[in-house]
Amino acid sequence: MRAPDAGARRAAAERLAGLATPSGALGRLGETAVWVAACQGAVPPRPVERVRLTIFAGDHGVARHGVSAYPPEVTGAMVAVFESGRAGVSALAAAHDVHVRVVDVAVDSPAAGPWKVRRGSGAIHLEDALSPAETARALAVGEAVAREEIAAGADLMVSGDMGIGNTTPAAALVAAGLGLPATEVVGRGTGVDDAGLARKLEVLETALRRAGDRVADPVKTLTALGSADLAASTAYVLTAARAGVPVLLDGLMAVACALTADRIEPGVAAWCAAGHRSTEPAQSLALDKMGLEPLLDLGLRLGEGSGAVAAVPLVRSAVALLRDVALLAEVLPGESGA
Ligand SMILES: O=C(O)c1ccc[n+]([C@@H]2O[C@H](COP(=O)([O-])O)[C@@H](O)[C@H]2O)c1
Ligand SMILES: Cc1cc2nc[nH]c2cc1C
Repeated sequence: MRAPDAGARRAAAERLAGLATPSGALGRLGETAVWVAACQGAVPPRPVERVRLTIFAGDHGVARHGVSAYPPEVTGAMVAVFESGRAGVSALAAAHDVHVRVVDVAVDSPAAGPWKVRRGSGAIHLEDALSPAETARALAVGEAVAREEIAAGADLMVSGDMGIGNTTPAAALVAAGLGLPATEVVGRGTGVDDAGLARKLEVLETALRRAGDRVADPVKTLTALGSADLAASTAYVLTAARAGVPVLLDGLMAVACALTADRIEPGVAAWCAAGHRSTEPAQSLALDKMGLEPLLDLGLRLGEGSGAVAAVPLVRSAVALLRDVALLAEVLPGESGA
């Protein structure tokens, strides 16, 4: 994995230090602008115009086992809402000029489609999520979708998710990637009560036990503990990073997949920024491991890519600052900064 451009990073940091602002005054916005410049290999960075979100949708066998506050039928219903442009993320995307696309990888509906791998993924405490061949197909789907987004000219890519029950396999991916027990990664997802949380913990513990030492291998982890939509999302971020297109991460599912992609090919994390902090503990743990600090912390737990899309104006603001602010040396000749 090629790293973002170190020379551009240095030059961008130098330009940031020379702006007509007190040293360090732009805080995280300054750091974000430097990250964009390094990813683009351009100083000042180009405006981040074309932001493209892909929502990977799929159902999860565990959703029939009391781990979610909502029934699995919501997944397919929400796919239709994304298509009608009236979901939570649709409103944010419209406000911030983000292109949205939804890909049905594994919704449990008879709807066929070019990206459908199967109808729902396996209940991970009872069986593998996928066969190895399905994992390979799902990875190929994520790669193909990402290639289309890159060909469409994406300056910044975002992955979103829709799938009742998906916080259980996503937490399992984080447990596997970080070598943590279920107790540390489990969260309330859509808002399960204490009984639901206890069931979810049991499902996670059983699933991790069932996967055994396969957790040491990221692709085998996707087969045993993931799902078709999470595998596709993993390949999407991996493909973006390989192509040198920066990725803005959303909540638990996007981050669990980025972590898995970084395990498949170390160095993916350098192409990622964190849009927001989810309420899910596993998301924060995975972000820490990847060395990423979220731009927003709003208590969001919607998914769909919403937290990342909400952070897009901050990325654009960061780039505008590094592009458009005068240098202190221009306004105060002889002054090179502190
Ligand atoms: O993005 C997050 O961190 C996040 C946290 C909690 C819930 N969600 C969304 O809620 C659904 C999964 O929650 P659950 O309780 O059914 O596992 C799925 O459609 C996600 O997009 C998303
Ligand atoms: C209504 C609804 C919308 C969602 N969007 C992402 N996850 C979701 C879960 C539910 C239940």
